Amino acid sequence: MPLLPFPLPQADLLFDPDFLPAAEANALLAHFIAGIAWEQRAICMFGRELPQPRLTAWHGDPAARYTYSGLTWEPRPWTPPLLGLRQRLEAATGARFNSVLLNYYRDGRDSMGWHADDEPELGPTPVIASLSLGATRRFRLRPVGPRVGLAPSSIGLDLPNGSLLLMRGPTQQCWQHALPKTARPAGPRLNLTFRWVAG
Ligand SMILES: O=C(O)CCC(=O)C(=O)O
Ligand SMILES: [Fe+2]
Repeated sequence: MPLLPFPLPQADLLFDPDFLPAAEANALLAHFIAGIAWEQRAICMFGRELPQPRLTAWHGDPAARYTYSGLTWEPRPWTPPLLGLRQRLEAATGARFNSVLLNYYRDGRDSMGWHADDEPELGPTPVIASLSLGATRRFRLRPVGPRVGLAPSSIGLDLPNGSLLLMRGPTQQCWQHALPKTARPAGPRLNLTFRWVAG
């Protein structure tokens, strides 16, 4: 399927529920779970150091140093499968990417809290290509700032195996997103966000 617009005001979202065929997505899931040097980083919250509720890894060009939640990341080098995905995402989106953040949600207890990918090194209108592998989890978006009238507090979008969500334009300025925990049984899921980080 092609990337199609996902209607959301003051955002620029494109979605393809099956960017990768299921067999290829499954093979990449197994490859990355076994082959990536996963880390559980600490995050500073309310003045305390807590382990992040997921595993992470950062790969990219040497210049793509990145500060995220107060942590600086030195990229690990590209691997052939990551380079192959980068090339296909660049061809599909017309954007360029010099790095990728990998998140590994081991089960439904792993999660990511509300945030926008608005770090200065991403620039004012970043293009972020978010590829999901493995278990379907619900991604949520909520507007930054006060809620208008009866507008829902957040909207949900299920991200299945092999799906691609492209976030562009004002999305990071006007919306936050999260990957909440779920009480339903959930198998492992990986999310790869390809980004351009200014050196
Ligand atoms: O896991 C996801 O779908 C979202 C990941 C995310 O928001 C991020 O890496 O910044
Ligand atoms: Fe994000």
